[in-house]
Amino acid sequence: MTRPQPTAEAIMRTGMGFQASKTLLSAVELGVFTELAVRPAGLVELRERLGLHPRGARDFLDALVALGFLRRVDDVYHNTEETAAHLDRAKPAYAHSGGMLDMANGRLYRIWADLTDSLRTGAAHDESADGDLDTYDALYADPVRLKQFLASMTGISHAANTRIARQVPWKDYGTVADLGTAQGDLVVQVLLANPHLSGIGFDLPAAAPVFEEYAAENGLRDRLAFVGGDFFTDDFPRADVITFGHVLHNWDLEKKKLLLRKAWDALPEGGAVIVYDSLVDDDRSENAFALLMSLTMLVVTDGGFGYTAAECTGWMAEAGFSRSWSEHLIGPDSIVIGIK
Ligand SMILES: C[S@@+](CC[C@H](N)C(=O)[O-])C[C@H]1O[C@@H](n2cnc3c(N)ncnc32)[C@H](O)[C@@H]1O
Repeated sequence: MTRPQPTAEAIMRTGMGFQASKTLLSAVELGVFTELAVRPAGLVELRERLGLHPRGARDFLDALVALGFLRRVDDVYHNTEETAAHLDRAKPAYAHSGGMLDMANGRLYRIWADLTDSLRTGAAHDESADGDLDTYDALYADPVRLKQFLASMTGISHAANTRIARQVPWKDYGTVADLGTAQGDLVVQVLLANPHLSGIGFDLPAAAPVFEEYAAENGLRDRLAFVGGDFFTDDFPRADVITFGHVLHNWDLEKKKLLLRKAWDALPEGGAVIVYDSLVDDDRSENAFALLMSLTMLVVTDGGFGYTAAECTGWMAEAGFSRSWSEHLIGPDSIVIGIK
């Protein structure tokens, strides 16, 4: 199928898209939407409440109006319905949208500036680039970045997690272990929707306090436990279902296959491995989000890359899974399920 070619205008819009992106990210960082949720305001009052210099304030706020993220009525700025719901730090949904944008602003935006170099050298430009620590140890060395990163994972995964909690036939299983669980939103949503299940979140030990706080907030302390460890060197916890959410894309081919083999070893006969990621479409031409996510893996990890459902079912077959298939979840995300 031939698709319409981008017009000259569309080429420029994408080429200059970083301006709109950074304007929105700075607005979240400065708390524009949080302040306007407290009280709509005119230019002078809002500028003072946000601590902005007069030179850029008006253009900044009016750019947000022109981009559709604010409304201005009789010289008073207001949130839109959507920005009020998702980008006000006092609202629960902030964790799912604003949290991701905080991480994009604090981390990915700068790392992506070195994309050209990563394309030439194959080397990442994340926190591990200047030292001996690996990506996660370097990222988690700072407690503020640790919490921001783990919470942002909830942001990027929450919609898919709530789908998985309903789409998979959980009634057939009693236990689930989520490997690389971060804050634990996948296993939390699965347990909330399926009261007969108990679960384990497995991640590097540094993630424990953030996971445990989230499990407690969701009233799941009695059915959900954290296990700290390294999934490459430690045994996997035993469970009927083992899940990997946005984990396989972080690693090179050998490590992806190792994780699937270890899942097979830890599962009982009939148990299931569930992998989910933004899967690249089989023709590698449609799912731009997934392909861009794969480039994010280039700039933030040592060997990670995105993959297609066909590649993943092939690795599952190699690991010993007797059958496997993929299902679309929501937006760019799909799951691949393998049965032992
Ligand atoms: C990209 S995040 C995905 C988080 C979550 N599953 C989701 O979908 O939002 C990858 C997770 O794997 C964890 N991780 C990385 N290396 C690990 C290791 N060697 N052992 C255990 N967990 C690890 C990280 O701490 C992080 O929480």
